[in-house]
Amino acid sequence: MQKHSHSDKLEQKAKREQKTIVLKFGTSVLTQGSPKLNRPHLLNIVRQCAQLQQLGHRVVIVTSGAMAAGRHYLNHPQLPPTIASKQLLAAVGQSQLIQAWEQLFEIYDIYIGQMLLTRADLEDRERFLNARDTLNALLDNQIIPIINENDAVATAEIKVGDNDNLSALVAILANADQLYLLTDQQGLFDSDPRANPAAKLIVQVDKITDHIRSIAGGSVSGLGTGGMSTKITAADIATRSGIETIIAPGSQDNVILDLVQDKAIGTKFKALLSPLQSRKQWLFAAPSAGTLVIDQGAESAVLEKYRSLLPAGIVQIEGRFSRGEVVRIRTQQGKDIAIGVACYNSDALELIKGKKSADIAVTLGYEYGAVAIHRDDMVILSV
Ligand SMILES: Nc1ncnc2c1ncn2[C@@H]1O[C@H](COP(=O)(O)OP(=O)(O)O)[C@@H](O)[C@H]1O
Ligand SMILES: N[C@@H](CCC(=O)OP(=O)(O)O)C(=O)O
Repeated sequence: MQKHSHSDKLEQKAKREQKTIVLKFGTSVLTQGSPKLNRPHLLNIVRQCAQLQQLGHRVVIVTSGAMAAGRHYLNHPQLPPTIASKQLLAAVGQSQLIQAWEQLFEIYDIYIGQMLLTRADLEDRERFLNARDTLNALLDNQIIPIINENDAVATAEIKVGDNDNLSALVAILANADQLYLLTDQQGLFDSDPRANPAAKLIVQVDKITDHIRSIAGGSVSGLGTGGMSTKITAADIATRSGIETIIAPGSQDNVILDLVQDKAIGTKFKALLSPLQSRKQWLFAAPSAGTLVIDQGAESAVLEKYRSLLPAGIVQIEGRFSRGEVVRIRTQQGKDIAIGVACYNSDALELIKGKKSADIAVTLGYEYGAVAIHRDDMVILSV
């Protein structure tokens, strides 16, 4: 249906050289099984992340541990077993947690940026784009995003609920190549190794079957949320989006540096399709909410140079749509050449069409960046 263009190949090549990696650290790793954050181990992780950045990779951290840190900081208070108590611990602990990351990254002259997300931020298309813009702005400036669920305010309805699933959604947000779920076990075993010392490590999972789901149990340490079971759901979400996922031992020496060199550690879940295929699948499945008619210059920028579509090249807007909805890109001869996600709603595009990107902010009084449709959110239709 769609052609595999030269630009697709260029994009894939660039991706291989510079990976975007989401690293998820469970409470079990960050505390090393103790009741408090283990700063020497955090430093170990930070050293490896600094090295990944030196190698040109884009690093995103999803960190658990806020509740454990809060409980320790408040000296293990007796609290009623309510959601409000957990939120209290998270509110206190998150500040402890982020301070620890900040101080340790400072040793390597690396800035960090905190992002606290909920399911609502990731499911709504507009909020998704806003969160993605922030994440990309941090990464473009070599600032490491440190992400956790916004436990202090999130209610059950809008929560992801566990950081394994959160990290899979973050990996999609970051358009990541790989997701590492770092935990207190070597990987996924054929039964819980805490209960069965003879359990065997599964080195690779090509497809997540009901059998795989059935061998993944919960967390018994009292530290983690979800155990292996949520890691399997996370791997399922990520691999369906073209993101290879590895469950690996977060306390093993140099584990992160070894994983990035593709050493065989832990349990690898192969991506079911390429990120590009996944994006195409998603865009083709989404209903089209409108059409942008573009001029000749924009047509050649989109088709031949695989550039983003700028407002300057838009001559007409058809339909009413919100930021984040999928629209068609049409030539003045009436030919649909691409589809993509609109960065601005139709009313805003009506005002900025034909204008230079530098004029967006003055025209609208705000801006969501220079482009009308980003190339990462666009697929070319076969012509
Ligand atoms: N099949 C399995 N293989 C490995 N670990 C398992 C399995 N089933 C259950 N587990 C449990 O999952 C735990 C890891 O999950 P969890 O405690 O939530 O850690 P984290 O804080 O890293 O998310 C392990 O300590 C282990 O007891
Ligand atoms: N958001 C929570 C962690 C939730 C969670 O999934 O924990 P874990 O299973 O240790 O990764 C916190 O910061 O305490």
